Amino acid sequence: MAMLLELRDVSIAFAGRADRVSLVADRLDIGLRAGRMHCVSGAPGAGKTSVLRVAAGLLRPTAGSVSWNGEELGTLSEDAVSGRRGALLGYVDQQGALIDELSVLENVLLPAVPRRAAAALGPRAHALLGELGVGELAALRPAELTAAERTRVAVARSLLLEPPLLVLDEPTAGVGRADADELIALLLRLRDAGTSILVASREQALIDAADHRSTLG
Ligand SMILES: Nc1ncnc2c1ncn2[C@@H]1O[C@H](COP(=O)(O)OP(=O)(O)OP(=O)(O)O)[C@@H](O)[C@H]1O
Repeated sequence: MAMLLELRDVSIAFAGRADRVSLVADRLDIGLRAGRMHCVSGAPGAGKTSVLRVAAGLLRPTAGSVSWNGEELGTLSEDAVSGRRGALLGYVDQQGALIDELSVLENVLLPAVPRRAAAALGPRAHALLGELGVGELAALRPAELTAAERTRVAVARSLLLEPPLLVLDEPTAGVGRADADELIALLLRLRDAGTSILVASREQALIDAADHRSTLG
């Protein structure tokens, strides 16, 4: 069976200052099956976010290929990649990227808006917030939440449309020890329930908890 996500021989280079090229990933291979967690680690600036963006089809690699369910993204149009991305993955970026003007519940329902499914998915959004331990925060604004709570809300939002793959960029950054441990336990529960997880992190407990790992730099 094809891998849910596969990066093969992926290199990512950016044009740097003074005509220098910086290589942030060098012939990287990642293969992710259902119910597995892969952690990408590395020092600040090593290229973790860039690898996640390439895996999520948001950035084309300089060399190598990315496939989703055996389908190589390089053979698809941008529109086709966008369409498949919506069904394949939920992306939780570094700051959680919640919209301040909306309530927590409205933020969680955002992925349903283009599908005109927000009303129908209201009960699921409430249930997800409850499962993630932030059910009582539904009516608050993101600014009223702690960093760990914002991450939980962003995870709830990424799970709304039941994607098989969750991509998270440093979910425990800026979060205290106890909250970080709870977030890691939460990710392990999601993985054990069958969700595949690609996570960037420098948190040793999360690196250790992953089934597979890549270190950049
Ligand atoms: N679009 C871009 N154009 C040019 N350089 C970029 C671009 N995106 C990232 N970079 C550079 O690539 C390097 C890796 O950045 P990236 O954000 O992927 O690293 P990171 O490991 O996620 O960092 P952090 O731990 O600080 O979040 C950095 O030097 C960054 O400045």
